[in-house]
Amino acid sequence: MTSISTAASTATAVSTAATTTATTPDQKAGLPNIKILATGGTIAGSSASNTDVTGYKAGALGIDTLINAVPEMKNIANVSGEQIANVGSPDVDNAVLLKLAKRINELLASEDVDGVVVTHGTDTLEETAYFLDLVVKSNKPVVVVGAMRPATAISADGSFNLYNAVKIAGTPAAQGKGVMIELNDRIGAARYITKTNTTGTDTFKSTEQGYLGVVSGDKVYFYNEPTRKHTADSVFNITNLTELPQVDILYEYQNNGSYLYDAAVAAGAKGIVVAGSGNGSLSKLSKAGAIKAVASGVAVVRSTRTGSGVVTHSSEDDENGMISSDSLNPQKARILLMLALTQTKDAKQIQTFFDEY
Ligand SMILES: NC(=O)C[C@H](N)C(=O)O
Repeated sequence: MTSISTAASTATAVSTAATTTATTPDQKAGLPNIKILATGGTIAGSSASNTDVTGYKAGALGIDTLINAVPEMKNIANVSGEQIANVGSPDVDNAVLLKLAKRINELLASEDVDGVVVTHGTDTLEETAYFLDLVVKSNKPVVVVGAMRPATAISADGSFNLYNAVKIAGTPAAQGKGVMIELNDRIGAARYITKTNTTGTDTFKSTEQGYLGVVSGDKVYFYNEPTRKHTADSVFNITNLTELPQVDILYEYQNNGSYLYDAAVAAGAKGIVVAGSGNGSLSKLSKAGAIKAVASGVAVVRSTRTGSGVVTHSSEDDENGMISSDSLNPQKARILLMLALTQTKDAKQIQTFFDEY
C-alpha cells in the first residue's frame, strides 16, 4: 500500500461545480465502475508530523491524492473521482448535502456507474449518510467512508477504509441495503450507526440494531438488512430543492428555561429537535417553551441525549402536538425533520415518517 503524499493540495471550501478527475483511461471490462465523491475530513487530512492525530488539517488533500494512494483499488474496480467539497465535516452544511445528493442521483441514474463511495469527515458523517439514505433514488450501493487518523499518520486508517468501501460498493449483494457506512472493517446502515468516541478508530457503533456486515479477508459478508424505509422506497425528493427548512437542536439539562425555544423560533426555525433527558423527558419550563413553539407553527420532536434507545410516543405528545423520534438520535432526527417539513407541517403526518423511516 502506497502511503499518501504529504504534499497537500490546497484546501478549498465547497467547490461550485463537481469536476471529474483521476479517471482511469484503461477501464477494465468485468470490473464494477465506482465513482468516489470527496468532501474532505480526516481521510483527506494532512500534518507535517506522522504522529499527529489531533492537530492536523482536515480536508487538505484532493481526490486525486486519495485515489493515487490506493492503486490496489484498480484491481477490484474502475475508479474515478470528483471533488464535491474539501472541508472538515462540521462545515458540511445543507448546501453541500443537496449538491452531493443531486450528483449521486445523477451518477446512479447512468448505466455507466455501478456504485458510489463518499469520502467524508467522521464528525457529522452519520448525518450526511442518513440524509443520503432518505433521498438517493437508487438501489445501487452508496458507501460513506472516513478515517480517524489523517492520511499522513503512522498506521493511518483511511487507505484501507477507502479500499474496503470501494469493494463493498462493487459487491452485488450490497444493492438495496440503503446507504452504508464503512470504517474499521464494519458495515453499518446509515439509519443505525453513530459516532461514539472522539478519537478511537472503532468509533462507529450501533446498539440494538447491530451492523449489516463486515469486510474480512478479501470478502464482504452481509448478515442483516435495514428494516426502515430508505433510498428507492423513500418519499423524499430533493430534485427541485435549493434549500432545506431550518431545524435547530436544543439540549435538555437541569435548571433550563424556555428562552432557547423562543430564540430558535425568532431566528426562523421551522422545526426544533430536543435532546431530552432519558426517554425524551423535558422540564416544566422546557415543555412550556416547546408547547409555545408548536402553537406558533413550529414542529417539535422529542429525541434523547442518552445516546441509545427508543423515545416512546405518549398520549401527552398527541395532546401537545409533539412528535417522538423513535430511535433516531437528535442529529439524525434533525435530518428527517428537515425532509418531513418539505412535505407537511402536520405533526401526525410527521410522526408517521418517524415511525417508518
Ligand atoms: N475523523 C474526522 O474525520 C474528524 C474531522 N474533524 C471531520 O469530521 O472532518
